[in-house]
Amino acid sequence: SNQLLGGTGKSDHGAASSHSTAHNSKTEQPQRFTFSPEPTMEDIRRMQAEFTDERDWNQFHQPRNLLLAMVGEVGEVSELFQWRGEVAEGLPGWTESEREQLAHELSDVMIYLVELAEKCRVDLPQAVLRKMALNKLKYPASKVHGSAKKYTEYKD
Ligand SMILES: Nc1ccn([C@H]2C[C@H](O)[C@@H](COP(=O)(O)OP(=O)(O)OP(=O)(O)O)O2)c(=O)n1
Repeated sequence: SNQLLGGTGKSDHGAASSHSTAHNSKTEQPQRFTFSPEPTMEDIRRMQAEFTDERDWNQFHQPRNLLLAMVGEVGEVSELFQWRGEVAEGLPGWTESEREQLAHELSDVMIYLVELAEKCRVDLPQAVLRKMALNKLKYPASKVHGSAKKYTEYKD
């Protein structure tokens, strides 16, 4: 678990402060990475709703269109990884410009996902909690530790 690693007490919100050293020089442990607490999913929903309202774009933002837009943005994320071979955690060797492009494309996916959930009346943060509870039931840590088999392959 990521939370057990590091131990510097410092967190990395992905800002430029961690540019050249993705590892602590003494321990070679991966540096702890966490998100900023804000904006929340509800903040993102509200900001995108304002963006859409101000442009009179709700007429285009039906669920199906938002889904297609989101999948298109997933494709743009894929383009950044295409033909590179395997990419290690932390994206060693990627330029700042490539990292910023990735941040943009992942954000586009997130923005459309949040608006899609809103337009489908899915309370996304609560739905994530419910789904993660189900995942824990389906994949008890004691049973599946270190194995990536799908749940249908376990015969306790
Ligand atoms: N009808 C639209 C068009 C755009 N956006 C917002 C949500 C996305 O965050 C971003 C998507 O903009 P683009 O369609 O211009 O896509 P890109 O920013 O990826 O540009 P490009 O396709 O040129 O890479 O803008 C939106 O909400 N509704």
